[in-house]
Amino acid sequence: MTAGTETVGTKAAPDAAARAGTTRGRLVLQGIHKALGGKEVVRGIDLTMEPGEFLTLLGPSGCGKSTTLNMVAGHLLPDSGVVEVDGRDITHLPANRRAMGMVFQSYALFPHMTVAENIAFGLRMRKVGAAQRRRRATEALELVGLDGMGERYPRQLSGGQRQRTALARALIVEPDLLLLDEPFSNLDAQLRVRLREEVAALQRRVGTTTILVTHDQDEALAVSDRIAVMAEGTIHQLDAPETVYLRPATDFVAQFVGEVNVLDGIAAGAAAEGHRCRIGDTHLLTATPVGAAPGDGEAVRLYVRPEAVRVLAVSEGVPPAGTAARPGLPGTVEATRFLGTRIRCVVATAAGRVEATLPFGSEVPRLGEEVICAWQPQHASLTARP
Ligand SMILES: Nc1ncnc2c1ncn2[C@@H]1O[C@H](COP(=O)(O)OP(=O)(O)OP(=O)(O)O)[C@@H](O)[C@H]1O
Repeated sequence: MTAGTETVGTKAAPDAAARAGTTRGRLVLQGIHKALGGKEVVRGIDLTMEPGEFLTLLGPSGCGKSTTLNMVAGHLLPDSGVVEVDGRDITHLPANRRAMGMVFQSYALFPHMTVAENIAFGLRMRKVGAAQRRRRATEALELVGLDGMGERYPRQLSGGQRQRTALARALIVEPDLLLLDEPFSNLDAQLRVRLREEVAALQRRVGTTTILVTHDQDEALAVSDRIAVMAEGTIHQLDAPETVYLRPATDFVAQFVGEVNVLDGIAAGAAAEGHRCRIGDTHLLTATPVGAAPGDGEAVRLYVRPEAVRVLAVSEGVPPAGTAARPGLPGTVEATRFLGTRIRCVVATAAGRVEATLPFGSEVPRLGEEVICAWQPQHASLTARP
């Protein structure tokens, strides 16, 4: 997609601040641009985070996530734009004078220091006395589930324990913002899932405003209050995980966040439950517009996830009396595949193939059966066709 695309859903998560009674760490990024190696890699980022919010920058490698995070941290200076925390412009403030805690993929622990010394490092830099350092390091060790491991060295820890150490080191200074740059990428799949759940729970307990950078959709969906989906230096959509998943705003978001059915049609007016989209002469589908509602007759694109599609027997999909066009999309079952916990069903329709994922235990439609594909309007998004 292009630069200058209107970002959808820019309002902040309403309940994040209330969660832990947090009042610190309101971040505003305004018109941030940055070129590196002669190429503009961040192209106009606008973003507001409420105190206590957990926001994820999600996107493919090279889309500018880490560059954005590094401008928040103060490791990079934007070419233009403003970084503000709690109403204070910190754009030009050096990194060591910002109250940020950062965790990297590579742990970045000091190998010659014990775990407790690593954790207390930020306090030492701030000239906190030895007794208080020891007490707070012990508390931080407990916070991340490493009680009793303070005297070990990083080499004596597992990957997960090292990352917990890095997290404790970031949190001990009670930062305004916690910045996590792909912190789970070096861990094996099982541990990655466990640690991300722990980090999400810990964040909700301590309430530190947090930004996570990741290219992993599942991770973003699992832990975030909101997700900013990025591509080529811009934010394509900024919304709650459910909204990003069920109502993607652009082709890129739809394809990047999971499997999706893409159907092209013509806008046909608002309905009580959503907006109508006409496919051919006879089929009317309903979906929820993302951004401004399209004008009648405008070319539109509808996105619906396979999980949101229901496959109804024709008798179940009978239109209500008096309806001119039929709701739902009729078609013929072309393939069914048993996937263990789910069943995949492929239906050939006038608008192309529609894939549906049916829950385990569903009645499997027969090959060649005439069916109707339907969904709840709030589970499909309607956008202007690019
Ligand atoms: N110091 C640099 N000099 C030149 N180009 C750079 C520099 N650092 C990053 N880039 C380029 O800027 C673009 C954005 O990089 P960035 O690290 O922000 O992406 P990312 O989305 O975090 O990706 P990844 O997940 O791979 O780190 C990439 O094309 C990268 O090659």
